[in-house]
Amino acid sequence: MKSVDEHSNEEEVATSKPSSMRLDALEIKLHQDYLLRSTNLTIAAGEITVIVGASGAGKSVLLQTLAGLVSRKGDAINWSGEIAIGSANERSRVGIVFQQFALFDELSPTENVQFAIDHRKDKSQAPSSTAPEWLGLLGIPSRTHTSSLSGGQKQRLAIARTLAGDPDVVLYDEPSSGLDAATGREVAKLIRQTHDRFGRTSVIVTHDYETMLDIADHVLFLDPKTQSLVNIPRSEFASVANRIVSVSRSEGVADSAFRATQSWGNAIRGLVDRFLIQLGQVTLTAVSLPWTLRPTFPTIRWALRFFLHYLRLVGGASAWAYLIIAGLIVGFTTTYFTLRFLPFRTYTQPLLIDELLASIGFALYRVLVPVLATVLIAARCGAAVAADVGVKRYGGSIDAMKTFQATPRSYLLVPIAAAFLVATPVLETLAYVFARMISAVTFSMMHEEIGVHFWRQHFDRRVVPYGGWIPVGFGWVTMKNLACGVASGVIGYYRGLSPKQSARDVSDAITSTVLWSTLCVLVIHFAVALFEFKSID
Ligand SMILES: Nc1ncnc2c1ncn2[C@@H]1O[C@H](COP(=O)(O)OP(=O)(O)OP(=O)(O)O)[C@@H](O)[C@H]1O
Repeated sequence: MKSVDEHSNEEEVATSKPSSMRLDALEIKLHQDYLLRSTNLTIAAGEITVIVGASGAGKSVLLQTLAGLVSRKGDAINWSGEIAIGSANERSRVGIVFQQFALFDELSPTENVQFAIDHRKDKSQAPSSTAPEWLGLLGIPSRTHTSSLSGGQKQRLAIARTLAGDPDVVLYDEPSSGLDAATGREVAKLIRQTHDRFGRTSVIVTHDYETMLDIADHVLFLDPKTQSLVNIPRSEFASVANRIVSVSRSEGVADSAFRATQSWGNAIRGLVDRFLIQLGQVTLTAVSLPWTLRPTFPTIRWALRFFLHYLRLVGGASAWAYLIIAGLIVGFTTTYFTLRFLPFRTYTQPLLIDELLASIGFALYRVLVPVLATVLIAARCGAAVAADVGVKRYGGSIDAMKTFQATPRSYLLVPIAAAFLVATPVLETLAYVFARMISAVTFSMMHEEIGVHFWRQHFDRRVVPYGGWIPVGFGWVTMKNLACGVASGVIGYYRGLSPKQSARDVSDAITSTVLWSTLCVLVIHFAVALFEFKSID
């Protein structure tokens, strides 16, 4: 396939008729401050509109609102009015090339584009190009890992991925930010070339007006004084530089919001509110899980891809090492210290040893290993999930998924819950197998004269009586494992998914996941124990 540069000299090969974007009474507020007052305008179909404005004017918020990524009533930002694309009865799609690219790092460059192709707007139509063709077209290496691509290559991949999703409108967020002047001009040229080749409606927000004005068909100035989008005619493009003055946004709002959190009463109320909201979210998720679990993946391949990613994260090699060591510690300590510190050992041991072994076997199987294993899984695996989802949230990949109509619940929460459902019982069983093994070894070393056969006969007596196969209480143990695993996954997911403004927010999400998920696991064990052991003599 020819590169975009070669195509630029040929006739246009736009695949479908471009759509305009209409803003009706669009109004955006940051707390009580207007970023944009009631705005009615149409963004021209098939042309490049550049929205310029000073740093802090609200360009990125506007772009995210146009992309459908901002809820109407958010904590800080809310908006009203309508954003319409094309004719009213058409299904429309907005693609966005994010400032930080928001690529899916765990996928290869080819898979990044394949994801977009598989989630393209109209799946009844054959895709215009294959993933390798897209990479060839934009000059992106296919064998380099996505996270190892250069800044320019990531930018190209982000553009290829957005276009491969077949959007009606392509939004570019500060495409030249962080690039030197020459590379910025190259990016601008690339946008113009891909725009001419694919004929979409393009909107670029930037404060780098010098680079982007060259490729603009229209320029809108986001005026922070009037909070409106002012159309700048071509003859006045040169005046843009004079209009851009840095915005110092209403400190009053930020300050009062900040001060509000400083009084103890408000801080405690805020904490309780947050706790209740999170509790509500977790409960709602648990109740709606069967509905969420319905398959929404376009192909089984993506369901498997995400499931395997989380299965590796939750049940990977380091988790095995953790659980094996935990099993060895708890198996050894319960066996050795119970027998070693028996009061009047010489007299009592011959009388009690068989009962003691049965109790150790029972306690390890029904309580000690399940509690220890699920607490460790909650801490290690919950934290791993919170980190994974948190980085996706902070890096913008979750927003990128949403632009392909891939909802985080289906693509992250379901695979996470499934991974915990599979991995928790396996890891807990692993810990139990090693606890059991070390108990046998410890007993044999302490009582060579009695032998391991005696140990086996009594250790399993309360767990698998009468030589049966299924342990008594298997249902309870499995239920506790599954409940603790899913709760840890859900907590990790929600903590990771909460808004992230900085890397510190990601680390806070990891810490709070460890706290909440271990606490939740202990509560589950306590609550289940009230019923589980009611009828045991
Ligand atoms: N999620 C958010 N929560 C609270 N405030 C926000 C949020 N996102 C943006 N803001 C605030 O909204 C204002 C506009 O931010 P925005 O990022 O849109 O500016 P911008 O014009 O894109 O600036 P720049 O060119 O520097 O990126 C800023 O004061 C910013 O602090």
